[in-house]
Amino acid sequence: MPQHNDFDLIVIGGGSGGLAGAFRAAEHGARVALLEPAALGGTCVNVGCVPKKAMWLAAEVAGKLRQASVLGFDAPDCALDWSTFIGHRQRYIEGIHAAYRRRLDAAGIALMPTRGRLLDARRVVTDEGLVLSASHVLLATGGQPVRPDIPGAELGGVSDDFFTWRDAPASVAVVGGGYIAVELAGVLQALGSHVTLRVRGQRVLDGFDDEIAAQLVEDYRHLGVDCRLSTATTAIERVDGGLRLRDGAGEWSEPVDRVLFATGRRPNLVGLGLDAAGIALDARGFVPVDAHFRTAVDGVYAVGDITPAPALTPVAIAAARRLMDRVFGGRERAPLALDDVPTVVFSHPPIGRVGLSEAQARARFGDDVQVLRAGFRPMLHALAGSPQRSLFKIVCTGEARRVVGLHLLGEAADEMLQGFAVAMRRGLTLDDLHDTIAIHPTSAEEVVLMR
Ligand SMILES: Cc1cc2nc3c(=O)[nH]c(=O)nc-3n(C[C@H](O)[C@H](O)[C@H](O)COP(=O)(O)OP(=O)(O)OC[C@H]3O[C@@H](n4cnc5c(N)ncnc54)[C@H](O)[C@@H]3O)c2cc1C
Ligand SMILES: NC(=O)c1ccc[n+]([C@@H]2O[C@H](COP(=O)([O-])OP(=O)(O)OC[C@H]3O[C@@H](n4cnc5c(N)ncnc54)[C@H](O)[C@@H]3O)[C@@H](O)[C@H]2O)c1
Repeated sequence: MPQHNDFDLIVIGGGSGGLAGAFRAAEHGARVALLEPAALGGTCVNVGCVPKKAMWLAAEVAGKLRQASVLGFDAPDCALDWSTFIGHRQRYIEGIHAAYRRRLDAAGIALMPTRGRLLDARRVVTDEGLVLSASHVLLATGGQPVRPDIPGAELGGVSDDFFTWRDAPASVAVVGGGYIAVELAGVLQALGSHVTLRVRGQRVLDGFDDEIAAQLVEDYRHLGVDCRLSTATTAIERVDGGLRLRDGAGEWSEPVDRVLFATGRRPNLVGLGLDAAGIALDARGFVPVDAHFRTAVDGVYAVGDITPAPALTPVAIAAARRLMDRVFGGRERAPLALDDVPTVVFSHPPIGRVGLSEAQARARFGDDVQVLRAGFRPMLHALAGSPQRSLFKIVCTGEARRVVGLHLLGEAADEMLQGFAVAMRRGLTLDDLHDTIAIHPTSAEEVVLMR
């Protein structure tokens, strides 16, 4: 087999984590090979954060247009021309691809459009049979959506399919209750579909604050989403008029035009040669790593959605950069703090969350927990007579009333959260918030005015 031994680092996977690791290692002078058989940017750029956010923005515009006519604007009832919008969306994504290619060239990183498989801890073979060797290997192969194992599952699509859709179906059943289910249900409803959200459990967004999750369901119902909680989906079949879904009690739904599964994701590890390198998976099927994202095998590292860390792009990027600073930059950096990762659900309205939910705080600190909440109608919704409500919550603990959780459901929560997340990392207390002068009239002022 042909051999190529000129690299310090081989990166397998050119998504969020792999690209960040390759660029940072090259900045430190490492000779880097990056293997990516598909589009640069991985899930986030091609079938995740970026096209999702574009659709969310379109949905926000649709919501504003609806409010505009209520408020007295001569705004006609206009539907989105998906082809035009998708043209803009994909052009934006192509711009990101081009920027990555330019940066890879400039950094002298060898991009190989192929899959990689570990032969051992130092050698990787490509689909074409070229063997590469390096003293370090970074695994960053991400994940893919899973369909549940039920009869008729092949009749439904997954999030990757959603990004190929060219119109809004008249009716759609979204199965799942996590980030993707909630986000895509909101987008489709705003863009004109009649959406049924079928959630197996009693609530949406496990791990988020209970009251915030309940308020979102209420807001979604006002928008017209038919939220069915405690509704398992056990089969799908094609009938006259579309697809129907069976629940746990054996009842069939009314037919819908399309079904979208948002029932979780699984790491891309098949055919990666982990056995050959001596890497075993954990009980949930992830690659186990230590606090510095080192696997059990010296010189082999893993970041992103193949690890148990939160499956978020900034987490994959931060992990990869820190790792490369240690390995090639000689910089001893503290482990990545994964307790207070800020995150936003791009629902309508969005949810921002950093730190512990009320239930998590009570489980950790017992009675020593204080909760403040503000429920209100944002001004634009009040003016337009819309019943949509915002809910903000602060969770604090201890004599100093340190803020350990901040939960924002409402307009602009997505843009509000980042600054508060910085303050929380610096030990924000309730007194700090109360000492800060409010910005009036905004929704954000509710955070410093909460008593
Ligand atoms: C619909 C959706 C919306 C999302 N929205 C957000 C959001 O708003 N904010 C957020 O922070 N996160 C979001 N995420 C999560 C985010 O996209 C992921 O956490 C992130 O992309 C993970 O990065 P990664 O580097 O682990 O993997 P990926 O970005 O998935 O990249 C992995 C790459 O590895 C390649 N690959 C696989 N096997 C091989 C192999 N054997 N050899 C070579 N290459 C290989 C793949 O082709 C892929 O390009 C979203 C995800 C989805 C699905
Ligand atoms: N805004 C963001 O940052 C963002 C957006 C999308 C995704 N993500 C990341 O991607 C990850 C994956 O998202 P996801 O929504 O696919 O997964 P998830 O784990 O968040 O949610 C999966 C949902 O599917 C349900 N489910 C699983 N099997 C089912 C079945 N057989 N029938 C019915 N329901 C079933 C689960 O109960 C859960 O509600 C997220 O956890 C998140 O880390 C982030």
